[in-house]
Amino acid sequence: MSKVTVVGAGNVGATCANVLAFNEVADEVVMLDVKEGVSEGKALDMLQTAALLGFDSKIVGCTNDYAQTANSDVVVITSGIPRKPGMTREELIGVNAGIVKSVAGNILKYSPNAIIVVVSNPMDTMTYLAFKSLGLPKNKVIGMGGTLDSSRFKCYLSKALNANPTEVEGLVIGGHGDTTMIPLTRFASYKGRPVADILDAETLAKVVADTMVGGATLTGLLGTSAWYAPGAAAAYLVESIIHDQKKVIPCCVYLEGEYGQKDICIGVPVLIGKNGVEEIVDYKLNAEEKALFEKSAAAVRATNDVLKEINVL
Ligand SMILES: NC(=O)C1=CN([C@@H]2O[C@H](COP(=O)(O)OP(=O)(O)OC[C@H]3O[C@@H](n4cnc5c(N)ncnc54)[C@H](O)[C@@H]3O)[C@@H](O)[C@H]2O)C=CC1
Ligand SMILES: O=C([O-])CC(=O)C(=O)O
Repeated sequence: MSKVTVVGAGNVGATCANVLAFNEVADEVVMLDVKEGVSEGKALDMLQTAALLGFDSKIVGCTNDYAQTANSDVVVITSGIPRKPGMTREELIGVNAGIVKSVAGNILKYSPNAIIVVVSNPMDTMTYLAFKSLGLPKNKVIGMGGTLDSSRFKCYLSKALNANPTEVEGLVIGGHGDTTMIPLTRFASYKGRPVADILDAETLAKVVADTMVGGATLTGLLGTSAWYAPGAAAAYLVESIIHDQKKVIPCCVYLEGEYGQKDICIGVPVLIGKNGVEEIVDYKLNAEEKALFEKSAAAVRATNDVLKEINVL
């Protein structure tokens, strides 16, 4: 019996739960929210698609009742406010830090063995907060950002190449911020060919720029931040854990010297399996990529410092 809880049944959480159930990733999917009746309603609505779509995962919704989340294998934290057009993710820290810290503590009481996937923004800092405040081993706390950013990178690459996104490889490391993301163009390929051999430098630079502000672009269009790709990206990560797929996925994890960084959670390529973080994969970065990574880490650290200023860490 596998069980996944999604905390926050808003746009991202409900989409994630829906993808998990539809793909039968877990036997049971629990959604928990503070808004009375919302999780219950969304769970029932999703269950009423089962006969149409043909899945048999159990879906449960509850209002702040952590007992229902007991013994989850994986818990996805999406609770917190999203940004509005013109805002950065970092501006959400004041509200979301308190929410993430209290939710993570409640989760641990009922699911002491769970692997925690943090989605709430600013995600790198919320992952660091969850890791530091829960005291779990570092393989058990994973931030979801690079998974989504890499999918957006592949989307923009596929548009430039006029190709199918599933035939494009590409990964984004670094922080999950408008200026901290690092789409690794040198490692991106289409049908095994480096994309730099196919696209001109100007086109590739635009793909990188569009990827970095991918979330901001959608926030401008939607009036709130995106949810289809974020929810699917979180579910993709959960699937690699639950089904022990051992996919290499860019994720935000605690580093102790890897990629030249210590005491920080930031995006790097990670082998994800039933134990959560099973290996931090060492892509050999060149000098330019290393410099970008250092700059990105410095920016994430500056946001982490705010946790102390606001007394949540
Ligand atoms: N890491 C990533 O790649 C992404 C992160 N996000 C972030 O995910 C978060 C959620 O975004 P949306 O789903 O669009 O927001 P939303 O507003 O649609 O949903 C958030 C939900 O959290 C609930 N909530 C608030 N406090 C709670 C608590 N203490 N316990 C349980 N539930 C609580 C709210 O009632 C609401 O239903 C935001 O912080 C957003 O910035 C969004 C997209 C991608
Ligand atoms: O843009 C945002 O604020 C939400 C998010 O992290 C994303 O969609 O990448």
